[in-house]
Order: sequence, then structure tokens, then C-alpha cells
Amino acid sequence: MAVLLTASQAPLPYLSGHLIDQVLPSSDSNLLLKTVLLLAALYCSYLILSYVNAWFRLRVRKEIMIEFNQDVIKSILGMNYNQRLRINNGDLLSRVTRDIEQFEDIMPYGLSSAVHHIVLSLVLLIIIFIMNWKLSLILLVLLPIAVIVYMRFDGALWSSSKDETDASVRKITVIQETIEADAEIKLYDSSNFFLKYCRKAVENLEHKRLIRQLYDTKVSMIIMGIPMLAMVIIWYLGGAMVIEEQLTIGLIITYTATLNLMVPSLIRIIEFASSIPNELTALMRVKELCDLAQAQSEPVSERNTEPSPLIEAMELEGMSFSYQRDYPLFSHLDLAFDRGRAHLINGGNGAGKSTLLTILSGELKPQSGHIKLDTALLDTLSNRSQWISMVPQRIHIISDSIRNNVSFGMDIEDEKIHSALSLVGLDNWVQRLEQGIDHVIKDTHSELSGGQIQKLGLARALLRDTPVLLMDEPTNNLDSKAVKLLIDIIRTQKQSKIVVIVSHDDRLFDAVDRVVYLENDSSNDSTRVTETSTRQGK
Ligand SMILES: Nc1ncnc2c1ncn2[C@@H]1O[C@H](COP(=O)(O)OP(=O)(O)OP(=O)(O)O)[C@@H](O)[C@H]1O
Repeated sequence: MAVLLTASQAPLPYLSGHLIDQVLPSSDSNLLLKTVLLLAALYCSYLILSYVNAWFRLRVRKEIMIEFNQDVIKSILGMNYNQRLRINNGDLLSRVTRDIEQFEDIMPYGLSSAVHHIVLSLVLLIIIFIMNWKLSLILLVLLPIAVIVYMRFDGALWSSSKDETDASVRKITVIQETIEADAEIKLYDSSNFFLKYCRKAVENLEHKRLIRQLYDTKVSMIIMGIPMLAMVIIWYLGGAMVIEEQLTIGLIITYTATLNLMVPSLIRIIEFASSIPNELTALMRVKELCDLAQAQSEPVSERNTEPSPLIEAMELEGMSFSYQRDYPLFSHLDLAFDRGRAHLINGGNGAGKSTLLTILSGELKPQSGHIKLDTALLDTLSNRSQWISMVPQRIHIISDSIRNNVSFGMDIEDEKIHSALSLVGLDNWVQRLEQGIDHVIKDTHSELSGGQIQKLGLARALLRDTPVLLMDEPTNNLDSKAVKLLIDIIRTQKQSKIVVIVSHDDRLFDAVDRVVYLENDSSNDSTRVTETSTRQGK
């Protein structure tokens, strides 16, 4: 369809020249006016055709890009924690967001645009060749020169724009780091150092920007200059041919109109050709990511009998795990957590507490051993979220309503959301908001306090009401009133659930029944459970 539309646009310059040639010899000014009006109508129809063509291509692109982005997100979500660790989450994020925008030209929309320009240029060339091959040869010689010059500048433009992007990312990072380190900058009186640090980044960016904009100007001069040169040559040679009666004025008009149509198309074709290597690299990187997700997402082989909702115990059997091949963090660890007690995991920094909790949640897979919920193996359960909920150390708030932040995809009645919010002490805050739980958190960084974020994460986990509740440093950012609420929550929850908490906070000791100490074993570098104390929780 797009090719047909394009091909129908190409004879326009010829038609205009031909009509002028019919009119001029008659010296009839009325006929001239009519012909010019007819030409104006033809040009209008050309513009309308161009619009329809673009509309058609954009519709196709919309459908394809929605599906494509969905597939990429699905692949990313299909990755398990271990795969993400291998790729490195930060890298994953920047790779996908940058790459996915980069290869639009080689997606069908971009391809159809390239095909449009190639077809248009080819048909135009064929028509003018049929009209006069001598003059067309001049165009054929000039155009490759234009292409070579343009590509020379386009390459430089591309690398300078890349330099500018890098410099811009660096500047943002520096400013972000300065904001984040604010307290320490003031504490260590290092404002001057940071001012210099920022100045250097901005100077670098501005320098790169200057170079790029100068290149930009040169390129646009060339883009304008080459067709102008071609036009002058056509007028001179064509004029001479008109004097010798080898050519008509209408044909010169045809040539200039052809040139005007062809130059933008040729530039687009060159841009397309020069961007292909980068776009292919971006596409391959996204494909590699999707393949990795598909190849490594371990299929749930044998489905196990699901445990009863009232799980008695969660057990680790001979569990070994290491982030780096030769440095095992856990070696053949056996550990059990039973229902009716709150278990606190304590120990030094880096002992592996958060890792252990992530393994218990099923997010991180140990290299060997099993995690069992009663007799059922955790990694064979069809729906982990039905059994386990977790308050992680870093809670992610999305720019959406409080309702969606707490329900997080669950279809749940307002009443339950309100009662979870009230359990964690957020009810007064929500009541003060005009929209209540429908209040949209626009700026997740500045609108909420650290404590509110922590409480939202807690409400999110409690709402799930699963037989296993895991919490990683749940007292983070909580004031003493909120810690008391949390202690009440732990005492209530442990009656019907397995509650495992990782914390350094002494205030939680009274709320738990058992403390498991993790300690680094210097003899083999792995972690061992050095003490398991049973205490009387209240
Ligand atoms: N993604 C990772 N890649 C490689 N090593 C990691 C990763 N996450 C944690 N580690 C390492 O594993 C060890 C245990 O980390 P973990 O965060 O589980 O300790 P922790 O006991 O929770 O520490 P803290 O009390 O400081 O929070 C540390 O040596 C840490 O450097």
C-alpha cells in the first residue's frame, strides 16, 4: 500500500513540466492561470498522499512497537533473580531503555519509510532518464558526490552526538551524586570540591555540545548547498540546451522539481544506511537479553503437591549458595523455621542475612539443596506469591495511587486495603488526603517520607496474608511509635504464620521467640549459623 502511494507521487514533477510546456507556447494568460491552479491541486494531492502514507506507516508502527515492548518487558519479568545478578540490574535497565529506542529504523516502520524513499527516488530517476538522458547523467554524477560528502559529515555528527550524550549522562550522574551525598558533603565541609566536580562535568558537556552544534551547522550548509549547486548546473546546461532547442523550459522545471523531491529522500536513505550498524547492535543486544531470559528461565518441571494453607515449617536442606564461584556464602546449610514463632536472623554486615531471606523467598536459587514448605519443594510451586510475602530492604513505590501501591496488581476490596493501612499506622495520613486511597503519588522521591514508604511496603506484604512472612530490616526509617506497631503486628502474625525477620534492631528482640546468628566462618569463608537461641517471645 505504502509503495503504491509512493509510486503514484513520483510522476508529479514530470506532469508539472509537461503542462507548462503545453501552455507557454500558446501565450494564453488564462490558460496559464488554469494550469497553475491545476498544478497547485496536484501538489496538494501530493501532500495529502504523503500524509496518508505517513498515517498508514505510523499505525503499523504503533501496533508493532506496543507488541514488541510488551515482549521485551515479559522477557525481563521472566528472568529470575540469579539471571538478573549475572547481567547486573543497573546495566540491564540502561541497556534496555537505551537500546529499545535505537533500532526503530530497522523495525517495519523505519523500513517502510526507507522503502518509500528508495521507490520515490528510483521512479523519479527512471522518468527523468526517459525524458533526457544527458541531463540526467549530470544528476547521477552529482548525487553520489553529495552522498559521499554527506556521509563524511554524518559520521562525524553521529560520533559527536554520542560524545554529547555521554557527557550529558556524566553531568546528570554528578549532580545526582551531589544531591545524594548532601549530608556527607556538609559534614566533611567538601562543598568546594563538589562545586569544582560539577563545574568540570558541565564544562565538558558544554564543550561537546558546542562541537556538535558547529557540525550540525556545517551539515545543514552542505544539505542546502549541494542541491543549490545541482540547480545552478541544471539551469546552465539546460538553458544552453533550450537555446539549441534540444530541451523545453517545462523539462527544466521538471528537473528542478525532481531535485527538490529527491534530495530529502536521498538524505533519508543515507541516514538509514549509516545508522544500520548501530541499530543492528542495539537490536542484537535486546535479542540477546530476551534469548537469555528464555534459555535460562528454568521450567517448573515436576509439579509438586501444594502444601496446605496452614504450613507448619519452612526448611532449608543442605543449601549451598555462592555469588562468586570459589567463594561459597552458604555451604550445606540446614535450617528450619516453624509456625507460631517469630524468628530473627541477626549477624554482622555481609554475613549473608539478606541473601538468606531472598533465598527463602524463592527469588534467589541456591546452587544446591532444597527449600521446603512442609513437604512441598518451594521451586516447584506454581504460584509462590500465594505462600510467601516479603518486605524487602528497598521498597519500590510506583507513580500511581496508594491503592495500586498497596494492592500491587491484586484485585481486592477497599475495606481490606484500609485495614492493612490502618494496621501499619497510615490510616490518619490517608484520611487527610482529598482522594484517600486513590491519591496518586506523583513524585515517589519527594512526596513520601522514608517511614511512609516502609509502612506502604509492610501494608503490601500484610495484605497478601500468606502463610510465610519475611521482612528485611523492617524497622528502617520507623519512629518508636511505628516500631511498637510493628512489634504488635509481629506478635499477631506469628500466631498463624511463619515469620522470619532480618534485623540489627535491638528493639525487635522482645518481639521474637528465636534468634539465629549468622557469622562468617574464616576457615572456609562461608557463613555458618553460630548460635540459635530460643527465647520467650511475648
Ligand atoms: N548481588 C551481589 N553480587 C555479588 N555479591 C553480593 C551480592 N549481594 C551481596 N553480595 C555479597 O554477599 C555477602 C552477603 O551479603 P548480604 O547483603 O546478604 O549480607 P547481610 O548480612 O544482609 O549484610 P548487611 O547486614 O550489611 O545488610 C556480602 O559479602 C556481599 O558483598
